[in-house]
Amino acid sequence: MKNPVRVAVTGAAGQISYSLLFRIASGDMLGKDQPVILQLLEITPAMDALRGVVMELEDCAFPLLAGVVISDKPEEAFAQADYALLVGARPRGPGMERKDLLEANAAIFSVQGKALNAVASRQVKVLVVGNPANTNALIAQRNAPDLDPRNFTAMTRLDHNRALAQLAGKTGAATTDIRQMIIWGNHSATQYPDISQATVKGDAAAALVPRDWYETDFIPTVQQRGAAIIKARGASSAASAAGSAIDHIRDWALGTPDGDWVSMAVPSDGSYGIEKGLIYSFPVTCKNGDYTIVQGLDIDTFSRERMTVTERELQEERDGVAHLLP
Ligand SMILES: NC(=O)c1ccc[n+]([C@@H]2O[C@H](COP(=O)([O-])OP(=O)(O)OC[C@H]3O[C@@H](n4cnc5c(N)ncnc54)[C@H](O)[C@@H]3O)[C@@H](O)[C@H]2O)c1
Ligand SMILES: O=C(O)C[C@H](O)C(=O)O
Repeated sequence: MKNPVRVAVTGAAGQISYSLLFRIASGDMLGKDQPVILQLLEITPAMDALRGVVMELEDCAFPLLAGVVISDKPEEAFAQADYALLVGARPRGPGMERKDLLEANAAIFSVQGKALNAVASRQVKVLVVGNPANTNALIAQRNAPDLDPRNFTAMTRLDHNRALAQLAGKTGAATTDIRQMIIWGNHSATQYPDISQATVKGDAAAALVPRDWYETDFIPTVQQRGAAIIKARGASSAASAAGSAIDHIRDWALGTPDGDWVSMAVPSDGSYGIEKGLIYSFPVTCKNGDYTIVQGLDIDTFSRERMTVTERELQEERDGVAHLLP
């Protein structure tokens, strides 16, 4: 049996965590041979609710669950953490844009970045789910100067999976028939879901669907899917967000399949002309616990315009939280 790894999760009594924690503990994220210790962070008023979640975790008798720690102090929850899933933040309600959350949530990620810097494993892999996820990841990263800045990522896998589902529905294919989908940029309504490289059963996706559907239906549907779920459910996506967080960490830790890639928001290294340092979603392959931005893709004018719009939004968000970026 492998040694247990430490997985810290914030917002552990919230909606997303109510799905996420049970899937981590069952081995869906790190493999069926990898024991885990869950280190759960909540705000003080939610600690009773969190105790109830822990009772349910115990009652599942998961063979891989090697321990559970709960705390309302980031320095305790992040101690020696190998993975940190930063979920805890206020979700948006009906009619709100993600940028409305910037002020409300940014301070949380400054505090948590400092705590990770102080006590987490030096190799900790960080996934930010709490919105606005890309800019929150930037805030956490910049407040953790002793950790590898490349290990701070944000979640656009949900958008990637949404794009797979929409294209599969339109073409009558299975999501597993589709390769090389891309989400560029911000996890927001400016994101650019790009099918120009995608294939369905080996055929170019762009040739299988009408251009008009792609531009006026597919792109806005994927961009607005979070809002559509909030309108329908009265609460933001939870089980699907948890599923995508599992997918993001699993592929980062265990690797992407040959011949395919996934979308992750990672610190830009200047690839495709995107400003260095922004946490921007790119197509990436993963191997040996590391990711590599896919290089050499052709970018046409249509794509470039959309990649720039979402880059500008990230620059504006970053400038809006300059006081939290040491
Ligand atoms: N990136 C994505 O694709 C994606 C998808 C869905 C939701 N989200 C975002 O994820 C976040 C969580 O969503 P949810 O539905 O679970 O919300 P929720 O309100 O059900 O749960 C959030 C939890 O975080 C806790 N929390 C707040 N501040 C905290 C802090 N400083 N430290 C620790 N915990 C704290 C709250 O007490 C609450 O229990 C929201 O910001 C939401 O917008 C992101
Ligand atoms: O859209 C939201 O605010 C929630 C989440 O980010 C989503 O995409 O479902």
